Amino acid sequence: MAAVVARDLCRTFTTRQGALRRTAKTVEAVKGVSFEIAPGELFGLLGPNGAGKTTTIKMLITLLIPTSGTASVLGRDVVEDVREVRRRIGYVFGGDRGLYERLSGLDNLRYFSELYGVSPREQKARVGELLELVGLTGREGEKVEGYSRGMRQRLHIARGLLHDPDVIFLDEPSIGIDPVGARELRATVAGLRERGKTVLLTTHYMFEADELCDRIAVIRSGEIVAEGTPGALKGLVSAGRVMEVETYGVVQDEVADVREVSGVRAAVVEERGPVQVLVVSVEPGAEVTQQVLKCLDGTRVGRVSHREPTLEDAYVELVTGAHA
Ligand SMILES: Nc1ncnc2c1ncn2[C@@H]1O[C@H](COP(=O)(O)OP(=O)(O)OP(=O)(O)O)[C@@H](O)[C@H]1O
Repeated sequence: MAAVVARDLCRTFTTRQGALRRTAKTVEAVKGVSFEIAPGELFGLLGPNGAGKTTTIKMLITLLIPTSGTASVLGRDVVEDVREVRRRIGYVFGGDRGLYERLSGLDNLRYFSELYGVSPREQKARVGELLELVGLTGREGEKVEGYSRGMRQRLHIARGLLHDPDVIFLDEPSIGIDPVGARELRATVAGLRERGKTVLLTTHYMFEADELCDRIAVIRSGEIVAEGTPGALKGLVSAGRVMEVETYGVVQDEVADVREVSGVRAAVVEERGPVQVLVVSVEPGAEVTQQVLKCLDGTRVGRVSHREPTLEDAYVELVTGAHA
């Protein structure tokens, strides 16, 4: 039996706009999302801002009722069997709110253990084990106000695991965390899988998904546009090449022109320190260098290079529509 099943999940929000003449606006946040996660699998939901990742997770953890479609966790329906689903899942949202700043990490975990009904007999061992898992052993006596963002986030993960859930939902856990903190966090997430937990992770960061996930679904505008192992997703673009052009002050019109060049599958601008790098995905065998540079006629251009595609390139192509 799959640990998590989503079938044609849809969720629509209606909001009111305008101060005087209030008009209703409907947003289709999730439009028919389906996937299955096997027990013990680490599944990534990858997508840009506003793609519908959080809305999907909220339906799976019983915080939002789907407009249509069904979902189950460990065989329990998320609408019919709310109590049972909640008992068996843990979830952690990105950001560092929700902890008691004036208390130590240890006291936070003790407090939440009481709240979650962890029996006093089990509490000590469980808390100790979780501190170990999230790499906070030795720091547990310090007040949370002195913790870095990464440490807070790891403490959040420990909090989400206090009741020993089988399935864990992590919504952008590494948001706002520096690279060192993010690496420690990834080690913690990898540790969850080693313990046999089923994990659904959402992230914007491709390398994070690449490193951690067994399978990834890429979500765009409320729909899944691709699903597979990181390797398979890379395979979608691996037949092509990637051209990178350093530019200084490239404008959106020029990028739009580049996208129109025959043989170009996608083009995006990445800020890398003082330079902007125009990253162009090119179809196999296409020769586009001259044409692309022609589009950048009015812009100062630096080094031009070519490289193999990465998962990030696959992702950019998927979310900008080249494979839609
Ligand atoms: N309560 C709400 N009321 C109205 N619109 C909403 C609500 N929650 C989400 N939305 C809209 O639904 C869409 C999907 O949002 P969601 O938060 O699920 O995306 P996301 O992929 O998690 O994005 P992010 O990476 O920014 O967290 C967005 O357009 C968002 O504005």
